[in-house]
Amino acid sequence: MTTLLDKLTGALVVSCQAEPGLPLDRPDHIAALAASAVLGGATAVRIQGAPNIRAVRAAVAVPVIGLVKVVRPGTDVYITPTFDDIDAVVEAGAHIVAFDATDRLRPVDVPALVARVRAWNRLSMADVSTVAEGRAAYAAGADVVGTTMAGYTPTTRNDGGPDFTLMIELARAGVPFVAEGRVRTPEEAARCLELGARFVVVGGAITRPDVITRRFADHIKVAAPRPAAREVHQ
Ligand SMILES: CC(=O)N[C@H](C=O)[C@@H](O)[C@H](O)[C@H](O)COP(=O)(O)O
Repeated sequence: MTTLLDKLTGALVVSCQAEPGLPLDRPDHIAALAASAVLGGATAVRIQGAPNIRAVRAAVAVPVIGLVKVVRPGTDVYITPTFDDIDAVVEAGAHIVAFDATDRLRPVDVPALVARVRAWNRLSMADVSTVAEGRAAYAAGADVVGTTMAGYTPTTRNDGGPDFTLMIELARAGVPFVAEGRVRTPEEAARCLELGARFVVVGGAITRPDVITRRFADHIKVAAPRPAAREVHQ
């Protein structure tokens, strides 16, 4: 298992996910996204949902970080929150199981989730939003800690880019971490590794064409010629 983490050192991992109801939200489309990412140099992929994990395992040979997103009453924790969710991710074929390890009201505590993943002989990735959560997850035995949840909890800030401050704090605390969340450019991905990330996970900037298109559409609106200017050239 250590060799899997060694293999991922310095790697680009691509998160291939589609919001429910979007055109790409089908296992065959997610598998095609994953295969494209691998062609482009992804060392591993991060995949949401058991049917998608199965389709991706059948399509590519790289390691899969698996998770399920489930909204349950009484908790804001939605990434692989329970034992059943962990079991479903493992049974679908994930090599690494990602789960929310934020300090919020949760159905199952983080040490118990870590132990469940370990009992399956898989690696755990604890998605956190603060350095305190990172320390706690690492102390509980998580194999890696991801900055995934930074900016998505009430107490953390989302300024549209990666949370470099959290990465610096995790590195200083000696917590092995993975950079994930709002990495928009190759330069930002390289910066994450310079700050000590073991590997970097990029999602939307590569695999969400609707979001990428929106960035272009919004940006060029500013530069688009106004009707009067067009009439002059007609
Ligand atoms: C907060 C949360 O639920 N993050 C999810 C975790 O799996 C995904 O929706 C993100 O796309 C993923 O973390 C990659 O991030 P980005 O797409 O920003 O590169």
